[in-house]
Amino acid sequence: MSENYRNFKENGKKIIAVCRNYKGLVAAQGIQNPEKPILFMKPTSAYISEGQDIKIPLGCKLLYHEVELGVVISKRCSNISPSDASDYIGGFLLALDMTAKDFHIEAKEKSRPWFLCKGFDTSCPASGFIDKEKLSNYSDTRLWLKVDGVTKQNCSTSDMIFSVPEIISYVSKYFTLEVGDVILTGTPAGSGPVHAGQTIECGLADIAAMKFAVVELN
Ligand SMILES: O=C([O-])CC(=O)C(=O)O
Ligand SMILES: [Mg+2]
Repeated sequence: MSENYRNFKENGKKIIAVCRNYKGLVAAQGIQNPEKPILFMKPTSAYISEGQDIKIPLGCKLLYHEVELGVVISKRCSNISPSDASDYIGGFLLALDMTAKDFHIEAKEKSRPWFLCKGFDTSCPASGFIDKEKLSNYSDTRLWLKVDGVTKQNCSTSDMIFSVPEIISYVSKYFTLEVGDVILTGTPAGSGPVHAGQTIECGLADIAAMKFAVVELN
């Protein structure tokens, strides 16, 4: 009962994601570091687990992979300080923030919300729960991703602009965080296209790894 957060895919109410949170990514795009975390949300219906496929959403012609470290919230909280944030971390997960890039580009050009391009069914492939004791060095751990065996993303979480405690604190000033909620901490450089028939494999140091096939909708 008290450890409901371990089953975050069933019990969590929201997935809050940070974007442009890696120095290398921001530099590669020639843009300034954001002065505060940039947030968006994915519905929990976006979760899939290993064994399920990533389905290209209706009408999408350009699907992008983004490997990310996720944080699972263990206790309801709001307005907490960065120094208290670790008390509310239940554990971690490895996740993909799948993005319909063509929809994303259009949304940005037309100043429209990101809900569709980031929140469609299967847009959040996620590992199982990772105990926080297993990932005590979460602020300097390797995140990697391969498409059909070719490395596309490979970076340390030490390259984050806003740290995990800073992100939790910032988010909690605007949203009450609940048991099992997940915060995705942004993707490092190297996000790129994937096509139907390809396989995405990703991992978090030697602690977690997962594999997903990309398929057409039907
Ligand atoms: O897709 C994007 O442009 C932003 C994003 O989610 C990230 O940086 O993780
Ligand atoms: Mg992302």
